[in-house]
Amino acid sequence: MAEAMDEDRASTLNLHEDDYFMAQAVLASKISKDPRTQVGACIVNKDLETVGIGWNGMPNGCDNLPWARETGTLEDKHLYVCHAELNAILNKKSADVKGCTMYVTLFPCNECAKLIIQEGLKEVVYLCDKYKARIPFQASRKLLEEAKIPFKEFKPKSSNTEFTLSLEYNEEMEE
Ligand SMILES: O=c1ccn([C@H]2C[C@H](O)[C@@H](COP(=O)(O)O)O2)c(=O)[nH]1
Repeated sequence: MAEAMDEDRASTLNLHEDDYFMAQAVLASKISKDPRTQVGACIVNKDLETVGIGWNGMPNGCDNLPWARETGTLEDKHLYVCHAELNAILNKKSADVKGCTMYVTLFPCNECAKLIIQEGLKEVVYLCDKYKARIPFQASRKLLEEAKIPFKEFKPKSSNTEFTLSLEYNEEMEE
């Protein structure tokens, strides 16, 4: 039997496609071992097929690195962690991700924006923008604008309560 397409699955679940793909990103975020900020990303091609999924995690085989936030020390997770966007791109099942849309639970940082641009993605849909005041995230906006890659905040379109609940996302602000 032929595998059902993502579009058919979304319709079976009575979900708008945007909701379906953001739900995949949210689900992926839940796999992350980051105790503070779990991020998920889902890459979708023009035929509405998922071609890549990723979450923030330590590099393969590096299971003993710290999850602490100790800026300026070797104990700081930010030195080691692979971002969800990078992992989604590296996990792609297609030859490339040109012309695809990225659904991501956290607005991408500047390093991820550069990747998104260089990989030829066409749009970014994000759920949470809790770091928008930070310089790397402002730089990211500048990069995406300069590259003419539209980004939009996700707004659920389905009236499916289970789905809306599944969108609960860690919005803890920086201390
Ligand atoms: O674009 C991004 C930005 C950040 N992440 C990951 C990297 C870290 O694991 C967390 C952020 O941790 P904080 O403690 O909130 O600083 O998010 C990402 O995957 N993509």
